[in-house]
Amino acid sequence: MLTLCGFAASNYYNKVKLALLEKQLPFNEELDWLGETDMALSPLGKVPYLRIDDGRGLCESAAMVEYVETLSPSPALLPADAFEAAKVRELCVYLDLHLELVARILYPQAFFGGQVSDSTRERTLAQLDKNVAAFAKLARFSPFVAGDSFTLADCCAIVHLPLVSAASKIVGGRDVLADLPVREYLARMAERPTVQQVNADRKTNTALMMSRYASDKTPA
Ligand SMILES: N[C@@H](CCC(=O)N[C@@H](CS)C(=O)NCC(=O)O)C(=O)O
Repeated sequence: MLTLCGFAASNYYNKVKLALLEKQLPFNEELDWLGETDMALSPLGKVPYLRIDDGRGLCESAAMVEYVETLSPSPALLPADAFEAAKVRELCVYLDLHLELVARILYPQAFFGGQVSDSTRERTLAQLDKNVAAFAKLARFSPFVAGDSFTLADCCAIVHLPLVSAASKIVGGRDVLADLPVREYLARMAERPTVQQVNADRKTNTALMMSRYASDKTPA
């Protein structure tokens, strides 16, 4: 049995959880906060990671969802055609690397009470504008992000796009995704039971994370 390790407030955790739920594979969840992770399985201390069996494990969400995809043929989260599958992977890289990882620079101020400098804010928003314009040339939203079927790219888009929107809005005063049909897309995706489960668990875990964070900051 697979065990998904990490915490459900994490977008990367939820990317993998969504793939597991969509594939209808049985799995356990192990709550590991940052600083409590198994460094043998995730040497950078990041979440999520998968505990497989015999002490084996796997980190990096992109490798994890590829592994999950190989475990069961149906429903396929990658097209059978090699080129179309590569196009889905291309979108995943855009979402993980060119949107989420750039927006992440704004998270300390957007979500955790920190501050980013004016120059960092402006540089990050400019990079996001450039990357969103490029992403817009690849994304379909018709009705799924890569086209007519649910794929691994939706597992990335559903968990990352809300954070990119929120971070740019909170820190920069404008949603860098406002010109794309992201709200309609996310509303459509939220009709799926798997997405509803991920979102419900995310809300519960985020509340728990915030209460831990608040009590950590309370002077003794
Ligand atoms: N490239 C990693 C990114 C995972 C990631 O950044 N996870 C965050 C939580 S959402 C984390 O572990 N942050 C702590 C850290 O970077 O040390 C993946 O795709 O799994």
